[in-house]
Amino acid sequence: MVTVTKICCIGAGYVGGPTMAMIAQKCPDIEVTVVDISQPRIDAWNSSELPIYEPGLDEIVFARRGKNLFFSTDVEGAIRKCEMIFVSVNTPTKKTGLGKGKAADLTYWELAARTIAACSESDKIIVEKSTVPVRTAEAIEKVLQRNCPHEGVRFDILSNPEFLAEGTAMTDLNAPDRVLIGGKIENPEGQAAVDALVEVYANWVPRAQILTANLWSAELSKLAANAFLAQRISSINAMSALCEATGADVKQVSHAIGTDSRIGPKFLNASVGFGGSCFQKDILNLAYICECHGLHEVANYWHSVVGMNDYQKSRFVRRMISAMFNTISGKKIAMLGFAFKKDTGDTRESPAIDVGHGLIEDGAKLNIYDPKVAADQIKMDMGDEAMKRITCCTSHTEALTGAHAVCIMTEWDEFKEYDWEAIYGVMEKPAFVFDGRLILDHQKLKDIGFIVYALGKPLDPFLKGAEGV
Ligand SMILES: NC(=O)C1=CN([C@@H]2O[C@H](COP(=O)(O)OP(=O)(O)OC[C@H]3O[C@@H](n4cnc5c(N)ncnc54)[C@H](O)[C@@H]3O)[C@@H](O)[C@H]2O)C=CC1
Ligand SMILES: O=C(O)[C@H]1O[C@H](OP(=O)(O)OP(=O)(O)OC[C@H]2O[C@@H](n3ccc(=O)[nH]c3=O)[C@H](O)[C@@H]2O)[C@H](O)[C@@H](O)[C@@H]1O
Repeated sequence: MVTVTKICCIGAGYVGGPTMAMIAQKCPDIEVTVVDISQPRIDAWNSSELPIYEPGLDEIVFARRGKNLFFSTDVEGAIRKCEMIFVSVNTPTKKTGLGKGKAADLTYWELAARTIAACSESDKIIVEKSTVPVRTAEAIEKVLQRNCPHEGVRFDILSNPEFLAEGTAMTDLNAPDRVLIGGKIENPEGQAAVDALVEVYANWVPRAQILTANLWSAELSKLAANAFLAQRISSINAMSALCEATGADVKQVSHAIGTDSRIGPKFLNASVGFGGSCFQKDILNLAYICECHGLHEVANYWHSVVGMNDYQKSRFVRRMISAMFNTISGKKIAMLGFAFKKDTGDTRESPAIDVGHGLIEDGAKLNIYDPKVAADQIKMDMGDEAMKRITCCTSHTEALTGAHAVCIMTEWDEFKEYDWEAIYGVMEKPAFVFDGRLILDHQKLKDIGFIVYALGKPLDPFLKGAEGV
C-alpha cells in the first residue's frame, strides 16, 4: 500500500479549501498543497482575509498554513511532487451545446486531468472530489492514460464525493456521518489505492464510518444523496402551500411527521426554496443521465423536485404582491438576507435572486441587506438593469427605514434579535412582514401591528381573499 506523504488538491474553492485544511490539521505528517488557476483566489487564501466565510475555517488555516498547508498557483509543481491528487474543480451545468441546461460541464475537470497527465513523472492516485456524472472516472482514466508522455506511470482513480454543507463545513468535515470511497476494489491495485485513502481519513474518522464501494456506486451515491435531500425540501414546501389553503400549520406538520423514526426530523424546514450551487445542478445532471439511458419517467420524477422549487419561489412573490393590494409598483421592499442559507456569504442559486427579480418585474424598489454578502456580489447576481431599482444597504435599519414591507430570505440568527418594535416605527403602514424562513416570532410581530405572512402558516385574516396562490 502507498503511504501518502504529500497531497495536492486542484481547486481552492468551497470544497478544496476547507477539506484540505481539515486533512492538514488532522494529519500533521502529510504535506498538503492546494492549487488553483485563479491568482486572486490563491492570494486570498494566503492573506488574512480568506476567500470564503466558513465558521471555524480561519483558525485551522492560520494554524496550519506555512507548516503543512500551502496555497499556490504552481499546479504542475504540486502535481509532480505528490502521491495523491484530489480534484475539486467546479462542475457547473452546461450552458451551451449538447445537454445544455442539464448535463454537467466537465471542461474544468478534463483540463485538470490533462494537466495531471502532462506533468506526472511517477504513479498517482487521483481522487474525484468534485461531484461528477456516473462513469466520469472511466473517461478521466482514458484522458490520463492517453496523454501521459512518461512511460509506465500508473494512475489509480478513486471517487470520494464530498457531503459537507456550507456554513457547517468544518463541523461536517471534523465528524462526518460517513466518508465514501469508491475504487476498483475488484483488483489488488485498485484496493491498494482505496486503502491508501482510507488510511488518510482514519487519522480522525472511525473506520466503521469509512465506507468503500465500487466506483460507479460512489459517483451515483453523491447525486442520489443530493437528490433525496432536495426532494425532502420540495415535499415539505409542497405541503406548505396545502397548509395555507387548509389552515394547517407546516411547522406542526413537519414536527408530527419528523418524529416518525422512519422519516426523521432533519431537512423538513419549509422555505422560500432551496438554493446553493449544487442541488439544482446535481438533480438536472441526474435527470440528464436518466434520459441518456432512456429512463424518461425517472428523469421526470426528479425534474419535478426542481419544478416544485421554482413554484415555491414564484408563489412567494405572488403572495407578496397580492397581499399588498395587488400592486407593489414604486413600493420600497426591504430584503433581509441574500445568501442561500445562513452562515455563508455564498449566493449561488440563492432564492433571493429569483424573488428579487420577481418583485422588480412588478415595479418594486429593493433595499437589500445581508450581513455577509457584499454589494459587488449582489450587483453581479442581479445584473445592471435590476440594479437600477436596488439599494445595497450596510445595516438592517438602513434597509427598513421607509419600507412598505420586509421579506426574510435567509435564516440569519441576527434577524431574530432585532428590535421589531423600533422597526415598525420606521416603516410605512400597513407594515408587512413576509417570512420566507419561518424564523421570526409571528405572534409578537402581529401584536406590534405588523401584517404577517409566514410560509405554510394559517393565513392572517388581513390576507384572506389573497388566497389561491
Ligand atoms: N460547494 C459545496 O458546498 C459543495 C460542492 N461540491 C462539489 O465540489 C466541486 C467544487 O465545488 P466548489 O468548491 O463549490 O467550487 P468553486 O467554484 O468554489 O471552486 C472550484 C475552483 O476550481 C478552480 N479550477 C477550475 N479549473 C481548474 C484547473 N484546471 N486547475 C486549477 N484550478 C481550477 C477554480 O478556479 C475554482 O477556484 C463541485 O463539483 C461541486 O459540485 C460537493 C460538495 C459540497
Ligand atoms: O453537494 C453539495 O454541494 C452539498 O449540498 C448540500 O449542502 P448546501 O447546499 O451547502 O446546504 P444545505 O444545508 O443542504 O441547504 C441547501 C438549501 O436548502 C435549503 N433548506 C435546507 C434544509 C431545509 O429543511 N429547508 C431548506 O429550505 C437551505 O436554506 C439552502 O438554500 C448538502 O446538504 C450537502 O450534503 C452537499 O454536500
